[in-house]
Order: sequence, then structure tokens, then C-alpha cells
Amino acid sequence: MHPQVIAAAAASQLPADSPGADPALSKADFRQAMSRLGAAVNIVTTDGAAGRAGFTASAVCSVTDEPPMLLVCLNRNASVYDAVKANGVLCVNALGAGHQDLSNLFGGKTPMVDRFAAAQWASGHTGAPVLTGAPVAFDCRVVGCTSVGTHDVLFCAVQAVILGEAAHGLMYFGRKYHELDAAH
Ligand SMILES: NC(=O)C1=CN([C@@H]2O[C@H](COP(=O)(O)OP(=O)(O)OC[C@H]3O[C@@H](n4cnc5c(N)ncnc54)[C@H](O)[C@@H]3O)[C@@H](O)[C@H]2O)C=CC1
Ligand SMILES: Cc1cc2nc3c(=O)[nH]c(=O)nc-3n(C[C@H](O)[C@H](O)[C@H](O)COP(=O)(O)O)c2cc1C
Repeated sequence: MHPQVIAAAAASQLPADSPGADPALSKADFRQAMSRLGAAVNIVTTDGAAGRAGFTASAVCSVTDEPPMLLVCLNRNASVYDAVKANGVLCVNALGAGHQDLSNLFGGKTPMVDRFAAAQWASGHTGAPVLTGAPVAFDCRVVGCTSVGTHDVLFCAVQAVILGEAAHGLMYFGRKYHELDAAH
């Protein structure tokens, strides 16, 4: 079976100066394509003068190990946005097996107090909440930010890592959760 090409093939049949020749994908096509790019699921938390907050994030990745740095993409319309920006610290809590309900809770619409009541938390060096039972957590200071479209790309200098007891993981792929077990 041939792979299906969305938008780009149709655009190439139009004159180059036609507005329809713009090969930009629709939001729906982009999201459909992204649903096939599996990603680890994390809960990103913050605390400080602007209060405690957290959200589910799959747009997280390693930037460089010199210095240790992650990036986190945060929608500027998210309810956590002001707290993350004002506190200037965050913790990336990787999720593992059994964390699906927690991920959905932090995935939006639920009051912050109810999100945090569903799990146990410690406090990192930065003051950001560290999820008890997370396979790994990255306690960070936000050292840079670039706005791109609807999101801010936050550059996060890792101050400490907290390794949990078990190496397991939770992936988001095909709009569903998939558990990973390092032992298998
Ligand atoms: N990067 C982000 O902001 C993400 C946001 N979400 C949000 O979670 C909800 C459920 O998402 P799904 O079940 O995965 O179905 P969906 O069809 O809304 O999204 C499919 C995939 O597209 C990407 N995506 C979705 N919204 C995006 C956004 N605003 N900016 C950049 N990439 C985006 C993600 O990789 C996502 O897994 C939606 O409201 C979605 O907006 C989910 C994943 C990533
Ligand atoms: C699996 C999953 C991954 C998500 N990844 C991100 C992400 O990387 N960046 C982001 O801004 N929002 C992401 N979201 C959406 C936020 O978690 C959600 O919009 C956020 O909690 C804001 O909701 P609220 O404004 O109701 O608090 C994701 C949601 C889910 C369910």
C-alpha cells in the first residue's frame, strides 16, 4: 500500500504563485499526523509566589547535556501559564505505568486543588512539586523563552534529577496511553 500524502501533493498541482500552493497543512492534518509520533507523557508542575499549578505535557525534550537543559512547550492559553512564568521554576515529572488517570486530570479543565489531591508530592530544590512514584523528575529553573505561534518554548536548566525506584514509562501514541516496562 502506498503512503498517503496529505496537502503537499495537492498543493504541487497548483501554480507556484497561487495562494492554494502554500504547502502549509491544516491544524487538523497536523494533529492527525502528530498522533502517530509517540511521546512520553509528563506532568509539569510549578510553585512559588504565584501559587502551585501543573499540567500534562508531551511536548518536552532534551536540548543539551552541557549544560543539562530541557525544553517544554506551553500553550499561552493554559490556566497554568501565569504561574509558570511568574514562579520561573518547574519540575518535569515523567509519568509511568498506572498514571493514566493522573495524566487526564492534569490534562485540563479540573481545578488545581483537585489535580494535586490525586497524588502525593514532595518539594524539589526549586520548590516545584515532585511527584512521588514518578520514574524520574527534572527539577528546573526557566532560563529562556521563545514564543512560537500559540505556545511558549521554555528552556529549562536542570538543577536536580530525582530517580524513582522503578524504570517504567507512559507513552502517548494514537491518542491512547501505552505503558512501557524497562524490564521487558
Ligand atoms: N503540545 C500540545 O499543546 C498538546 C496539546 N494536547 C491537547 O490535549 C488534548 C487531547 O489531545 P489528543 O488526544 O492528542 O488529540 P489531538 O487530535 O488534539 O492531538 C493530536 C496530537 O497533535 C499534537 N497537538 C495537539 N494539540 C496541539 C497544539 N495545540 N499544539 C501543538 N501540537 C498539538 C499533539 O502531538 C497531539 O498528541 C487537545 O486539547 C490537545 O490540544 C495534546 C498533546 C500535546
Ligand atoms: C497527553 C496530553 C499531552 C499534552 N501536552 C501538552 C503540551 O505539551 N503542552 C501544552 O501546552 N499542553 C499540553 N496538553 C494540554 C494541557 O495539559 C492542558 O491544556 C492544560 O492542562 C491546560 O488546561 P487548563 O487550561 O484547563 O488548565 C496535553 C494534554 C494531554 C492530555
